[in-house]
Amino acid sequence: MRIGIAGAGAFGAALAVALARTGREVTLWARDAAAVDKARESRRVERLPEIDLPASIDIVSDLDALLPCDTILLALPAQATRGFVTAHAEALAGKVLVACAKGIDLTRLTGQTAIIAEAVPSATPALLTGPSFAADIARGLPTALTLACIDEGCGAALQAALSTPGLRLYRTADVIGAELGGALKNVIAIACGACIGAGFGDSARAALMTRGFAEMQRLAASLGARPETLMGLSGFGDLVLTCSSELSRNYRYGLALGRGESFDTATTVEGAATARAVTDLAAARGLDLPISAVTARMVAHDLTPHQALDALINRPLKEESE
Ligand SMILES: NC(=O)C1=CN([C@@H]2O[C@H](COP(=O)(O)OP(=O)(O)OC[C@H]3O[C@@H](n4cnc5c(N)ncnc54)[C@H](O)[C@@H]3O)[C@@H](O)[C@H]2O)C=CC1
Ligand SMILES: O=C(CO)COP(=O)(O)O
Repeated sequence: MRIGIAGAGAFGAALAVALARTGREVTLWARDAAAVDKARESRRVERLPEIDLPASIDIVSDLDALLPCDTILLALPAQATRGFVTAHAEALAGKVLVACAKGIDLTRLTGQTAIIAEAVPSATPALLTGPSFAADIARGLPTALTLACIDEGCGAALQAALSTPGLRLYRTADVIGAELGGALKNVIAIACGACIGAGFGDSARAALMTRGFAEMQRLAASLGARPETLMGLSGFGDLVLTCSSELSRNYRYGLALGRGESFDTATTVEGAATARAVTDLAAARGLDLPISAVTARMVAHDLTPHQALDALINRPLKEESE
């Protein structure tokens, strides 16, 4: 089975490397023909600069070259997925489309698999998520991720097709829970970065991670996720990684906010748009998600980190379980 990957950024390239190294046939598609020519020659991509791409990876810019693959991983930024699957809906009909992005679509306020299902109803949507930095996967460091698919037979086939000796995939049918964990942890990671950047300390970060996790659980439960999914790799696991490592772009963006520094706008920071989406979802569902709310306002430069802290710490006292 040849595996297609749409998006030759850090994650798409890293997955291509991991799969190709274990003998899988891989086609890696990117939209920019000049960048593809360069990558074919140098066997490197800009977003994963220190990793050599095995010669067996077919790097292409023509979408037709991706279409012989029945399974295509979508490794695009979350807000780009809808445009991509809508523009290519006919070509993608009947495929297994594995979303790899971690974000809530701002226009639809849904996760990636709902976006796929709406645009390409005949496709089988699935999701690959969990704690992993692209560079770790590309280097073959041990990683455990979640493969989510409502169709359990297809989920099991994908789990086998995408696992490697270094990349261990666990399976779930709770797609909603898995995608919310991956999307919402990015919002909390921005908050944690801002906390450390502003000098509020590690104790405050631990409080933000814990209360932020409570917000993730609250929103996920209201959208029909299973509680245990949030406790797994895609939720708690990825929250821990992203809120504690400077390898995370969401965390580094938060650090910059906390320090009052600028941040490269070309960097993919999924939590920024997702913070807005979470605020809209919370308003629509009458949910109180204060950390996500102040994070959205910090991202919009509507609150400073000190104002955000004041807003959080001066809330009325309450039971921890509420
Ligand atoms: N980098 C990482 O460590 C991990 C990333 N992810 C997720 O994977 C997704 C992609 O992230 P990265 O690859 O890291 O981002 P990236 O910024 O490295 O790469 C994104 C790629 O998508 C391309 N792109 C953007 N808009 C496009 C469009 N409309 N059509 C076609 N191509 C488009 C860009 O040119 C770029 O090559 C994100 O949702 C991220 O959360 C998940 C796990 C790990
Ligand atoms: O999702 C990731 C780790 O699991 C990557 O995090 P960033 O997008 O914050 O770099």
